[in-house]
Amino acid sequence: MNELLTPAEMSRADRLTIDAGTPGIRLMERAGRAVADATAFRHVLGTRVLVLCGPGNNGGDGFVAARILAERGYAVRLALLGDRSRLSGDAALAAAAWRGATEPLDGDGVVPMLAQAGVVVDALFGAGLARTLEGEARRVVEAVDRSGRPVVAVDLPSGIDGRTGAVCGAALHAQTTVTFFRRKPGHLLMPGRAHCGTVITADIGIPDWTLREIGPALRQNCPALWLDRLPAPRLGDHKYSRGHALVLSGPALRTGAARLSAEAALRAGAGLVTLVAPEAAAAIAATHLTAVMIEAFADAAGFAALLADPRRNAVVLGPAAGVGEGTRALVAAALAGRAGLVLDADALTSFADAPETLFDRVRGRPAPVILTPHEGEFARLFPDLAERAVGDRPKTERAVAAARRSGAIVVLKGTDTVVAAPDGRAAINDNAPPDLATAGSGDVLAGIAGGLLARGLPGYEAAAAAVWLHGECGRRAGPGLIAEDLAAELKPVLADLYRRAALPPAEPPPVAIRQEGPTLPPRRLLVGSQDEDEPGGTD
Ligand SMILES: NC(=O)C1=CN([C@@H]2O[C@H](COP(=O)(O)OP(=O)(O)OC[C@H]3O[C@@H](n4cnc5c(N)ncnc54)[C@H](O)[C@@H]3O)[C@@H](O)[C@H]2O)[C@@H](O)CC1
Ligand SMILES: [K+]
Repeated sequence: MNELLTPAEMSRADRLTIDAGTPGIRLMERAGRAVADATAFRHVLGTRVLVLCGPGNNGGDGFVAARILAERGYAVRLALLGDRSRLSGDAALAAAAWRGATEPLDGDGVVPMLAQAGVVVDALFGAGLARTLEGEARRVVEAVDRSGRPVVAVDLPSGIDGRTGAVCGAALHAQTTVTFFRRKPGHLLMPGRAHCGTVITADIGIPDWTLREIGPALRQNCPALWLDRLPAPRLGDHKYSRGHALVLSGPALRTGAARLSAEAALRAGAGLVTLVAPEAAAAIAATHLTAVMIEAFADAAGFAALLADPRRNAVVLGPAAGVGEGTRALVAAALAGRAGLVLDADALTSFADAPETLFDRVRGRPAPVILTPHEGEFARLFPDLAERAVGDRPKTERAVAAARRSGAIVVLKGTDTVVAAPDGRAAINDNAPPDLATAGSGDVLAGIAGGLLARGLPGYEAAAAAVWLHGECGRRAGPGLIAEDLAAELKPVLADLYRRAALPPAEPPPVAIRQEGPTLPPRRLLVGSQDEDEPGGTD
């Protein structure tokens, strides 16, 4: 269920289902019913409903939802953008089955309609949004947003690009978004995610086999992607069998970042963690660390000697390491060895002038390398793929292009962190609370990734698991958290995961609608029922 479908892939899923014998109007009927259910769940009978329909099939879903809500006794007003005679296909069938008035929709006329409405169903544009909103369409969207009325969005909040999450000129903010079959990248990527509210994914009868035909590359980051690679500690394990991570410390007054990483690596399950530090820094770190060991080195050759033991199978470099030739030499020494690497912060910025010299050493290396840049560091290594350089190219594509170029797993951090592999796999993370935007948070993430590499996870799985665990730790630590709080939260988070992994696979839920997000209590949504009447029935 963690596949994400671009609008083009979703349209293919629709087409495959229709070609296999399910009429399009039946899919639309179920889609509209799911929207009606979600609206009725939140808004009691007596609430005045304003349904705003666009010229395509998103509008068709709106006509169905309007009809079903009216049948249930809601006072429903419906307004259509554009000429009714230009509706075609399933949308025309759905419109023909709507018995109420169809009012014209424009930026001025919608204002008094909004004043009377208790809830707005946004069926203006969904997967078919093809260009920047202008003219009346834009004025309507802006008027709805200004009104502050609660919005139930059909498929996507109008104005959000389902592939990229971008705002196309203007976009609504929904309280609830009802999408179909699988979520779209635009529900998870920013700023789209901030426009969606609670996302409900409704089953409209598209079979799972369509996914095999489509082969979507994008996933939501969740334990199903990597949990089988992260087994609970077993009887007979000893500390050496759980791996040994090394974490490079910065100079004497900058040891904190590496200490955060080292403790996180240990909590993530590495059997041993050693902080490796210049002499003066080692003495300072020693006053803070207990379970984490410490070793000092004098220069790059001394550092390389510390890596020679093959049991030292993971290295974290970068947090507060310092930018320049010294760090470059240490990174080169680590890349020459056989351990898995996490390169973060200063280890990335140190290669800003010559990123190819880094990538040349990464490509073809048998052990994994994980790069963990935020957008600023990413722009230094991949200036042509930076956010401001690429127009509407989504974060997922930028991260995959960077992974292919560098040969590394790329963790492009942010509210919507993307983990990408050189083979094209990519996952979008959506469990990180904004509280994680705090000093040292990235050091903890790098440490978790290093700890998981030490445990033997492959690079992509280690990176994706680290990002998800980091997010969960942030959620548990809650508002007011500081980076020091995070690693200890790995204990309950891992305990939950191991418990979950030990359980037999869950039965499918008894309802046909799944919801993501915090606001609605589970299980009370109405089921997309089997007795759809099909207006203008084509079968
Ligand atoms: N059989 C299907 O394909 C199904 C489709 N479904 C619904 O259909 C939607 C997709 O339908 P469509 O492909 O018709 O696309 P939409 O209905 O999202 O939008 C397409 C229409 O909007 C116009 N348009 C696009 N961008 C515009 C802009 N910036 N300004 C003004 N007009 C613009 C296009 O010219 C076209 O008329 C989904 O989001 C979903 O809600 C669901 O009913 C499930 C089944
Ligand atoms: K919409």
